[in-house]
Amino acid sequence: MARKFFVGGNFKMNGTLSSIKEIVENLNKSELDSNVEVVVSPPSLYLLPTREHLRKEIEVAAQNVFDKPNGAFTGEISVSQLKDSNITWTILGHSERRTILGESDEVVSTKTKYATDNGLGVIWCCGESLEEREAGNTISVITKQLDSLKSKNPDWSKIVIAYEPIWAIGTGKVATTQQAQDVHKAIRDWLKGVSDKVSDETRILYGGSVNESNCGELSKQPDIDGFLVGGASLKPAFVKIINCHQ
Ligand SMILES: O=C[C@H](O)COP(=O)(O)O
Repeated sequence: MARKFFVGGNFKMNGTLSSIKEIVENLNKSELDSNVEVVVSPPSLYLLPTREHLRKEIEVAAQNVFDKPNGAFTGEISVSQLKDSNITWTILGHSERRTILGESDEVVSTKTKYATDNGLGVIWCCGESLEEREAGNTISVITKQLDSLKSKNPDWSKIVIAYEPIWAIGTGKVATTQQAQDVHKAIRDWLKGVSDKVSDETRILYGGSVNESNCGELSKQPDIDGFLVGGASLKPAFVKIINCHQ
């Protein structure tokens, strides 16, 4: 089956009301490939204004969500609060939350299970460090992350996987098309262990220094179904990445 190409824009902790308004205006006026599913993820403070002003066919994602319905969890945001603002996706397990904020595989997997069970789409991130790659441990690291997720039996139909080699994030050092395809193929093969349907239907995104120059070649790879874009999603060239498939 043909998997719909998917492009996510992760603004991370960047932007102001005026700069994000500019991004929204640029996306609203641009011609976008209707065969591409687009999701943008501003900082939490700007989720609602982004949702209210952005063209409806582009969905909005949080960059994190908690795994309890409500309560005394200072600083956290719940699935129901996101859905209350028509936020339909969240990013989970981003390497910056795993390494800087100490989110374990268990925490990420529990959050993903809770979010998908409660109707939120999840862009679930995985990836290895440069040391792990140089030690030849890339696949074992990602397999461990995937095994943790599988142990929670999430709703795979609500999950998009983002493979983001940590050494390529924000460095300008994009993975080669072969490096990316090799890992995506390994993830696709691992997904067969869940079911053929999950393997066939789950989109696997590449993230890590994607820009308008390298997205075309990467998008031609059989197991690369889209991108999770950081820095370049803050720039007008983000539209070229969305349309790179054309
Ligand atoms: O979530 C996005 C990834 O961390 C990639 O970020 P980047 O495009 O700035 O390298």
